[in-house]
Amino acid sequence: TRTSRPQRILKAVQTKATVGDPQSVITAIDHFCRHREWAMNVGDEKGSILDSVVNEVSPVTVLELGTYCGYSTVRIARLLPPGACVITLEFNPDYAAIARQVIKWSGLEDKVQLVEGASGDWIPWMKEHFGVQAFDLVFLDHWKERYLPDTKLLEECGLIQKGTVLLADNVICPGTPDYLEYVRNSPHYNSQYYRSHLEYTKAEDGLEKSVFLGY
Ligand SMILES: O=C(NCCCCCn1ccc2cnccc21)c1cc(-c2ccc(F)cc2)cc(O)c1O
Ligand SMILES: [Mg+2]
Repeated sequence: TRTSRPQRILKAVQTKATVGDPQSVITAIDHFCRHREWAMNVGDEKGSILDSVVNEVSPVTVLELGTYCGYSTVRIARLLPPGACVITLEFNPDYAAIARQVIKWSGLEDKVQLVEGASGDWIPWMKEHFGVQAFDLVFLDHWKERYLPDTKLLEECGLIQKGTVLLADNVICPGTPDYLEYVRNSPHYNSQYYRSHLEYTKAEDGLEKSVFLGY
């Protein structure tokens, strides 16, 4: 049967990128998705904003919700110092299988923990299972209607502490209106919008960065 889009993305990485060179993996995926087939990676434009936030936060522990093919996982992990890691959660086992291979091709598997499952099921276990105290950075890029409930769940589980940065993709397209309303109106968050475009298109989209101020 026909290959899947994630399988075609992996093939582009394996034919165009150099093993152990994360930037070449990023470039190969962006080229394929801009010139061959659109795919829901954060992309190069919003990816540069993601890079700047990772560099600014210098996180030791990152949570990524929504791995897809591992594009943003590689963007984040390539900027992490030794000892820092990103835990990335993917619901779809086929996406997860592709992402593992993309992450391995980039040579960053030692900085990444890929977990398969749903955010609502896994977040309550993060402390116990991974020995995480709190996350320094959370990148939200999964089901858009889960951004708000999962943020509240992370708060309840003590995984968000003073200074934790939430960075949310797609706050305009497809859009996360309830999440935006919450972080922009809560006295416990300092929020700012980074205007950009939907990956590989001219449509408006952007990232919302929200810093938790403590209780
Ligand atoms: O839907 C998007 N992403 C989510 C994919 C599914 C995540 C599933 N999942 C992963 C971890 C996880 C944990 N718990 C529960 C569920 C979980 C998405 C869509 C668009 C998009 C699409 C069409 C269009 F016309 C315009 C824009 C662009 C993006 O950048 C996106 O990110
Ligand atoms: Mg996205």
